[in-house]
Amino acid sequence: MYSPPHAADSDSEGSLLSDVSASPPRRRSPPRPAPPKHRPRPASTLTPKPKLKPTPSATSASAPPPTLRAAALSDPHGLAARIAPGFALTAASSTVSSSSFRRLVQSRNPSFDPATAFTAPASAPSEVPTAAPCLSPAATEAPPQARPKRVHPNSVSEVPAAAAAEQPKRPRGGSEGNFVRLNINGYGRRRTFKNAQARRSTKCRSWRRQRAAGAMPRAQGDEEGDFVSEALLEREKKAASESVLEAVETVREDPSEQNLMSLLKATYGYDSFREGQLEAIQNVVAGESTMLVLPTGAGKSLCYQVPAMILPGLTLVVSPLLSLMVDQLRKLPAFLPGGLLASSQTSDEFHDTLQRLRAGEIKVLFVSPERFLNEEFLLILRDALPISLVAIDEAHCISEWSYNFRPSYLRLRASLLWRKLNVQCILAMTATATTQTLEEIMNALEIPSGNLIQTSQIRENLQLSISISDNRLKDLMLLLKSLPFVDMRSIIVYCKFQAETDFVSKYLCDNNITAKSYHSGLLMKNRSRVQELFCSNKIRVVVATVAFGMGLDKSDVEGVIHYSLPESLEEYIQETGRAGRDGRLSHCHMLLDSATFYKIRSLSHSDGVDEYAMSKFLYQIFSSENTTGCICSLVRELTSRKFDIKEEVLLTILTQLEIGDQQYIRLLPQFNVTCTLYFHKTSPQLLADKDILIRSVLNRSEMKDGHYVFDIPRIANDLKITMNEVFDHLHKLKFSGEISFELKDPAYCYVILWRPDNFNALSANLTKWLSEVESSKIRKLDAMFALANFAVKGCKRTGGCSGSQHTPCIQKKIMEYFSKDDGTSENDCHAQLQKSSPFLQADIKVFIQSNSFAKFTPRAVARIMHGISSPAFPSATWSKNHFWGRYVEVDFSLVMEAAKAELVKLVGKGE
Ligand SMILES: Nc1ncnc2c1ncn2[C@@H]1O[C@H](COP(=O)(O)OP(=O)(O)OP(=O)(O)O)[C@@H](O)[C@H]1O
Repeated sequence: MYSPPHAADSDSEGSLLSDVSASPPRRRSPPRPAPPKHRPRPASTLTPKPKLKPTPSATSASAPPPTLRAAALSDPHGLAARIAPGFALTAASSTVSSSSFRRLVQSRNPSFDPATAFTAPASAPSEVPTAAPCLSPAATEAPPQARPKRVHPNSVSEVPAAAAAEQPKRPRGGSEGNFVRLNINGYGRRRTFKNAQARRSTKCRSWRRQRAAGAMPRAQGDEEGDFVSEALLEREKKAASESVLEAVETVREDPSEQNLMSLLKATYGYDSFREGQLEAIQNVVAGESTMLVLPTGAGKSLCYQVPAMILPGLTLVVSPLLSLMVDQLRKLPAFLPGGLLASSQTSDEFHDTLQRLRAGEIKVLFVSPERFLNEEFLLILRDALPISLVAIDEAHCISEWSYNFRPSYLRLRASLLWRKLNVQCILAMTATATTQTLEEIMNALEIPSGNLIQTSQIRENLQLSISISDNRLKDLMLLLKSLPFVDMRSIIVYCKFQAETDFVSKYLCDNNITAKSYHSGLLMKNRSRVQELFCSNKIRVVVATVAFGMGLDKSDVEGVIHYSLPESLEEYIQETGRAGRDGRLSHCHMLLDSATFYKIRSLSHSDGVDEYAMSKFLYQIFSSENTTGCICSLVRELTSRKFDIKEEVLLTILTQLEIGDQQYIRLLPQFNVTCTLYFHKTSPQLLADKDILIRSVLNRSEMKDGHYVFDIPRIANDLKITMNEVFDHLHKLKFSGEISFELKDPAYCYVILWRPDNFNALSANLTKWLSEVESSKIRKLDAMFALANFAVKGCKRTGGCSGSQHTPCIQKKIMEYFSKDDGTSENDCHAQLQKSSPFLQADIKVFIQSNSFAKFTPRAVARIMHGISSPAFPSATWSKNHFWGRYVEVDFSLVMEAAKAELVKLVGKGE
């Protein structure tokens, strides 16, 4: 039987890039107040906040030393080598170039004496080392491979190997799904045919698909099943591409509405722009940075694709999810060659994309926000092509007040984009942002307040209903077997937890409803398979977490059912936004139960940090052995357990230290920092005589099972080189057969630029900020619950609401929510939580005494009482405890207070 899931099981974060970012209604749903049209916000609502002012030392420290920079510019291949050393070594000599490495070390250390260099303890380098590479562990360890054959720019091979290998085959003759869209672009890998018949039939299929999608004009008299000659096809293609070129040229000369419409027709076959598109495109083409808020499925992608055709330089698209990038790359029109750079790519793929970028063969480049950590990557980008446009998809991730905040997005500030990349224009896009979130995005990206294009965030073709459920499984079954859902071909059921999706889909299958589960815990290939089956209408129901959503562009999803309460109205809008993208009336139902609300509310406390833990963490970051300017590292898992702070939260804190008012650190890409070295040909001592790096390693290593284990940053600091240069050299030794090595311990790496004068004040500020972020998350959940509660209990069922159907009142509440400053309002959720329990204090006492071996903090005790897993107190161990999750319905802060009182008493007694 299904048991209640725990925090680690939730997909709310797992779905995000660790691995993944319409048409108008035909029939109107019940009447609702008219949505506001493009509504540039008055400047007063978007008061700019003080901008980041890095200290002079910070600025200079973050720039690479001139020598390396010059070398990088004059030797692009060398630069690439530092980005993707595994690949670069294919071209490198396989002999060990110890002398060139020695020269490199000596150039960085003029006083370097190889004979004595490693006898004394390392002193801090006088210069900040250059940025380390963006190098995935896979890339560092991968042996060089033959260059892959060139394939079409937007073909699937452009995506990371893991994803590419697992891309689904395109369904033939499926309905309009993203895979069909892919085919209309003619971007598939070139295929060889065994016979002419096969070739002809494939051509016909492809032709029909293109025609069906309106990408090409239909030939006169051509009926379904007609033979289409290759010559005709070629002529049509040529004519189409000539008309596109012509249309682009005309728009370049005069980007008038009429010319842009002709371009739209010639390129996409669409007859008109949708609301907000034309204005956004004209803004961008005129070089005006723009904030674009359009509903889900409204066609935001078009607003960067059209400018990408017109503008001379590169369009960079920043996207939070790998799967979203892959989908968007595949959907690019044929005349827009695209590429993708993600950390999970092999070095071959990475290098190939860079080559194409340098050769000017890429017009649209998709990148993850994490890429912007890498200074060398930024240099390559800046030098490859002028960047005409940076489009930031799901831009709400920039704001910590959004429902889906991502620390890596925090770095995407105008300061970085304008000044480091000479970007000419920024387009920020989202479907869901409150006023406060918008204000923050626009401030961060320096978008003028007049350049906000915003249409209603409400989709009018969605029928919204909610019902209370005491038995969600039974009610879900009933729902799926009754009208309107029983007649639907495509339905998504959203659950909060991964385990829940598996359990629910199995239950549905057992009851003769074909369903599959989808969540980020599944292998990529299984996820792709489920998506493919769903998009080709081979399965009717997908039971998914939030991981199945953003960017999913299947036009004929007719129903969305929320089995669990969404965490915010933004999430509700995103998820219901998967339905009715073809403009037809579609139905979205929510099953409401308060137990789920309490569970999710508890989990909202899993990111909080106590000031005590924060200050200990800060002392570790700036510990005395971490000298200013040196490369420092924090092994992620160890640090997370040590301070009982989740890894994402550690990264958030580090990012704040980098981008806050004072820049304390510069973050480097994440590396595996512990290296175990095995010697094969020459003895360690003999090799050390010839090789500076090996000598340093021998001085710095611990011996474990006869092998040398060392810390990469420490060696880099000793030699005053970058970690990437250490990896490069190790690779050279490896390819010469001298050594092999293994890497482990993924770590956050950084360089200290400025030590805090007042640790207490800094830790108090950071704790306060995190607690505000936590409260904002809870307020969002409360607002969602209050809305659902109002619909089922408070709504008088007038003005169009009836039975469980509440479209008008839900839409009204959504509009109110998005017009409020922080999107939330006072509601009675807090009042619904139990004030306390007579047994709470006594239970906490028993719990602490019976687990006296553990070092508890009040927060740790409260988490256990709320059933929240944390790094130091994981559910795997603690969920067996009698008290696990027992006080879910008592406000978290009350439980924490009670735990604090009990711990203080124990300390007083000296226990
Ligand atoms: N002017 C237009 N006319 C007709 N169809 C359009 C137009 N613009 C975009 N579309 C289609 O609308 C669909 C949705 O577009 P897109 O994926 O860009 O939406 P989106 O706004 O990014 O949605 P989401 O936020 O949900 O990801 C696509 O299939 C696209 O081809």
